[in-house]
Amino acid sequence: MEIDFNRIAVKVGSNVLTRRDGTLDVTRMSALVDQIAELHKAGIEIILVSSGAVASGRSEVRPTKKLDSVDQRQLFSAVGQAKLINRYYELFREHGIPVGQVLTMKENFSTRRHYLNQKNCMTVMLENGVIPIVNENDTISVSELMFTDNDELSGLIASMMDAQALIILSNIDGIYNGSPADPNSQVIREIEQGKDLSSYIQTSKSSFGRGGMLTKTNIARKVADEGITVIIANGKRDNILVKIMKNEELNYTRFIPSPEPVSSIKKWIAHSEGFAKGELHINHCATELLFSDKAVSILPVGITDVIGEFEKDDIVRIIDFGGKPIGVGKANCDSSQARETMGKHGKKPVVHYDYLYIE
Ligand SMILES: Nc1ncnc2c1ncn2[C@@H]1O[C@H](COP(=O)(O)OP(=O)(O)O)[C@@H](O)[C@H]1O
Ligand SMILES: N[C@@H](CCC(=O)OP(=O)(O)O)C(=O)O
Repeated sequence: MEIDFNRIAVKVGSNVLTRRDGTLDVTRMSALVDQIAELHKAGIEIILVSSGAVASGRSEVRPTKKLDSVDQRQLFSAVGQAKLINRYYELFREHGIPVGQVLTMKENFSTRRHYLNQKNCMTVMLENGVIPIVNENDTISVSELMFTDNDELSGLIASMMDAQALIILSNIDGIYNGSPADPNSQVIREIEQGKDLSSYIQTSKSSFGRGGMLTKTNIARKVADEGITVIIANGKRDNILVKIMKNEELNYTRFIPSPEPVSSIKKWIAHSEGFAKGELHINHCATELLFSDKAVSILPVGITDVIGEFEKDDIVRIIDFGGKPIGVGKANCDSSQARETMGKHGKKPVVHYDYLYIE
């Protein structure tokens, strides 16, 4: 087998794992497990991010009264996750491979400490030959606490675990340069950095999916910018994972990764925008410097405004002179100290370069 990667994250979408009637497609699961087992035996460390809890629970219970969408999700995921992980456990056991369940939620990525605890948990699993099977803890993460979908979660996991590749399996061959229903549309095979795909993506999503192709694309770009190869491929195609790893000629979309590796802490910061407690507005000169090749920190002299209340080490959003968010960073002081020194020369950085991620 031609292997370029030692560690990969594989995300399996709800639609890959469920039949049209919403029941769990055990034949498909089994085929995917066989492929993952083959890669595992070839020495590749794999983290599996699997959807399917809600979809597989839906067919198991008949609610006695009409439930709202939150109750439905909680009920179906509680029942469905047990069924899902049980199936995986049995299927991997046939290959002699132990698996472990990791249920997580957005909040668990918000502090560096929680982040590192999770990372440690999965690292120790991989070191012991255990395949982590990750899903969102749908029973308690509701509304604004939720990930957009498991694509977002898989991006965070791939980044956190320093995976070399993230393979997102959906029910479609890749990103088409038009409507996937149009016979003239073709799968875009490679996507370079900075390419705008918005005109290609339809807002439709598959029947059991949550986010759609737009979130998949946004996450894929962000992760690829961190130096991780991202592939969007069809999980319903035979032996797809093994074929991708063998570099076989296939229809799928590959996001070309940035050649410059991003440090572990910067990766965490890059995905932390949603937890930002405040904003640092910077002037024209500071904006230009941030986009130059130089490694620059955010100094008080370049700051024109400090919005919100934050503590030292909180995440803050960086806003350019035109009001556009351009990145995120970890604050080196609290908001009142930042206000005190704002506009002054010769003061310590408010965000040090090592803790700054510019998009
Ligand atoms: N340009 C495009 N290329 C491919 N798929 C697209 C495009 N625009 C919209 N889609 C839709 O995105 C869907 C996949 O996203 P999603 O429903 O979130 O899947 P999953 O559940 O696997 O995460 C496809 O089934 C397709 O209907
Ligand atoms: N955590 C949910 C996943 C929902 C979801 O986002 O699915 P997907 O559209 O496949 O990324 C479940 O297991 O049902």
